[in-house]
Amino acid sequence: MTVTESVATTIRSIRAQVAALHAELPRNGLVVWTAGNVSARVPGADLLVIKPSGVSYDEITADNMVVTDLDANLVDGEMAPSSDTAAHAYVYKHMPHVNGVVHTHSTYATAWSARAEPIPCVLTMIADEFGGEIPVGPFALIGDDSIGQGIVTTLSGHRSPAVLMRNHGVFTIGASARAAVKAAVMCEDVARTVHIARQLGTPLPIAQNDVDSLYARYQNVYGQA
Ligand SMILES: O=C(CO)[C@@H](O)[C@H](O)COP(=O)(O)O
Repeated sequence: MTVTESVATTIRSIRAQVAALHAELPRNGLVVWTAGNVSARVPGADLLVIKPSGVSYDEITADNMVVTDLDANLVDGEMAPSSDTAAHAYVYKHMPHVNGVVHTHSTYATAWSARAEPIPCVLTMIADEFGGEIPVGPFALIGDDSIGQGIVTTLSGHRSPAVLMRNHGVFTIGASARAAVKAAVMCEDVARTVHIARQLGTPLPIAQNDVDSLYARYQNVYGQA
């Protein structure tokens, strides 16, 4: 596939961004070994940039990032793309507002996925970032677009940028790859906190109108908006 010089320049920038974001996964305790990946959509092109499969995070560079089309076909790169490329590609193809996808097996959130139990909205931080419970998606084997179908089915029309894929782990989406990484970090944090709360007693739900208020504030006012 030939791309315009403008798209080629964009790809170079996204390669660097996605490579740098992979360092956030071990830094935030979200992965062991190579068990996680980050991708970003290439704006203006039906392409994505994703990590090469099985490469250690300390060996990931902008140059060894892999470019594929939205059918997960290799377009540019010396190495095989992530095992989850088809899932990421399916999300980009069917959710046009999504520009970043992350997958981890972070411990506490993955423990919730093993039980196929949504993380209830019992913390203001869950209301802020997820707008309600963090849902569970269906079990799906790795390698084709089955996981992607499960992500899109579960998250379409849902506030949450995270889904707990049953018996597997976390997938998050975002308006940017950085936003998807943030959702993965916060998903693991709240999964751990609610797990601990459950060990001490019964967590109390937050009223829906308060969830709505918290979500609206955080999404529209928080920080240097
Ligand atoms: O769940 C799996 C494998 O079962 C994958 O998500 C890997 O853990 C990450 O694969 P690569 O991105 O390194 O191919």
